[in-house]
Amino acid sequence: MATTEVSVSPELVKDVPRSERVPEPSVVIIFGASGDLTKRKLLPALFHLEQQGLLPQEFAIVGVARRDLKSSFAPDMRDGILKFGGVKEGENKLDEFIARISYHAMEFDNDDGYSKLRDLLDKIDEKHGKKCNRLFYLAVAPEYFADIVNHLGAHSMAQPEAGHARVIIEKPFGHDLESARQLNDDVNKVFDENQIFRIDHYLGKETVQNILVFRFANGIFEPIWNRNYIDHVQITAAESIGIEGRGPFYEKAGALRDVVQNHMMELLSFVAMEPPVSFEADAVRGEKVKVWKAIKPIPIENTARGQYAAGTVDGQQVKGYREEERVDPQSRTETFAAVKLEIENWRWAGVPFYLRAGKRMAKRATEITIQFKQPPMLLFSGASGGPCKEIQPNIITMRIQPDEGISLRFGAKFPSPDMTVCPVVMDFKYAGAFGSSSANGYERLLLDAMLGDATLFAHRDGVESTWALYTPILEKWQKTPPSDFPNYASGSWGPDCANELIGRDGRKWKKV
Ligand SMILES: NC(=O)C1=CN([C@@H]2O[C@H](COP(=O)(O)OP(=O)(O)OC[C@H]3O[C@@H](n4cnc5c(N)ncnc54)[C@H](OP(=O)(O)O)[C@@H]3O)[C@@H](O)[C@H]2O)C=CC1
Ligand SMILES: O=C1O[C@H](COP(=O)(O)O)[C@@H](O)[C@H](O)[C@H]1O
Repeated sequence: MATTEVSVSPELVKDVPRSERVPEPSVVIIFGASGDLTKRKLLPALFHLEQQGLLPQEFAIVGVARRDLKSSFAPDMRDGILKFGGVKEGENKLDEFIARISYHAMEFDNDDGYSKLRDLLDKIDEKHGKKCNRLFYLAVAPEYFADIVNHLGAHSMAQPEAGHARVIIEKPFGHDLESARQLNDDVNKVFDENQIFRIDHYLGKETVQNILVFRFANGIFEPIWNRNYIDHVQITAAESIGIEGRGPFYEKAGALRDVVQNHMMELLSFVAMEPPVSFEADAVRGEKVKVWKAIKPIPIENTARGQYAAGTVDGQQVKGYREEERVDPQSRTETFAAVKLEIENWRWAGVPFYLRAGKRMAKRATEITIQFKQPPMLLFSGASGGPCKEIQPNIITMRIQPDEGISLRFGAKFPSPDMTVCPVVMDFKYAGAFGSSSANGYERLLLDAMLGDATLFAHRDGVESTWALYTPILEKWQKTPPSDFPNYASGSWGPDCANELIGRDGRKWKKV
């Protein structure tokens, strides 16, 4: 298929400052500081903010975890920034940034640990000569969320006399509707809703925010963004990686809880929501919740699940899920999930949304495809043939990652004496147009949380409404364990049942 790339003149974007939003003096306190997330994502993201001059002069990071890491913590984080942050040794500001890091060892249930943490934070304020805002980041297993929040409240760290206290809570936010409600109640007892930042890093991705820009800043797309023109929507979140040593976590989670209930529902809400009156947190979050609440209860036959067997991914032989470390050899946990959703509102009635997510798929690709209805083809009957077998519908594809961009497929006349229509593609690529885009959402979200901007964070209503949709499915899956697991080979596109799910409607998953 012929492709034309859409580009932006480099002069246009060369010296554009990325942002001028610098937070007030702040301390970021990371619980779970010796963990995977902190090293791979959080510290590199904070350093990128430092490099862009987006951190305040008075800024510090306090890592909190169980092990007594003493002086090895800061050097370890330095290694992480070099390894995972795409940063080179000797890069400007690196040592200055590392000097802002300190470490506090404690058990999460130890009162004395919290008293000492408060003393440490007071000392940091003294050093800076002012009360700094405090951002507590809970990068810990979900069972600790409520306990840590309680202790912060009991030790007067939720409401310091001056400066703001805010808390970022990692996903998964609960494991079903009831536990999400309970967690919301627990956290709301200590922090006000405007202090709580429930993070979903997909919302920090440039390409995800660009869905709103694409829809609402361009006059040509929004008028056709509805049931009159759109045939159906597909959202794919395919990962080539497996569970990466996170056996105990994944055994309890599975694909539906891990990515569908949160990341994929966020993507869906941006595709389907009505224009908000502004980009203020309440306006955006309110429109998202309306979409989720308009989704019809999902019948079990509109779902499919799978688990990967051994296979070949990127030329490497990999083991099956049941052979992974710390996974039950008889595990029934799904590593793939697909659903068909129907949004019962004026814009979307009758337009199915098909979602699929899986680990150990043929390649890593998160994409949204909007397939349009075809016009009457009377004029072209018998006109296709030649190099193009049949006339294809228009498709807009939003590539969330990798190779971030957006493409539009349309029909063009194939040069010949006949009226032959061939599909061609106009393609916008972030990398070509703007230089590389920051695909790691944590950078933007950490900055927003320090600024107190909750637009890109989940609200209490939001998490509860997505759990309300998926809890009945999880319960039914639990009651009827799959008899065919593992049912897809690593390196494939998932189980047959997912093809049957979309095939029943006479459609196919789009090749990504
Ligand atoms: N890793 C990832 O890519 C992603 C993770 N998340 C979420 O982020 C959170 C953290 O994940 P991850 O970093 O992978 O987890 P890890 O298991 O790698 O890290 C857990 C951290 O918690 C600390 N810890 C555990 N128990 C205690 C305790 N009783 N007292 C004090 N410290 C304790 C550990 O300290 P010590 O080492 O000293 O034992 C460690 O620092 C989870 O909620 C996860 O779902 C979300 C998206 C992606
Ligand atoms: O939250 C999670 O997300 C990652 C995928 O994130 P991405 O930014 O790499 O797309 C997923 O691998 C992990 O299982 C899940 O917990």
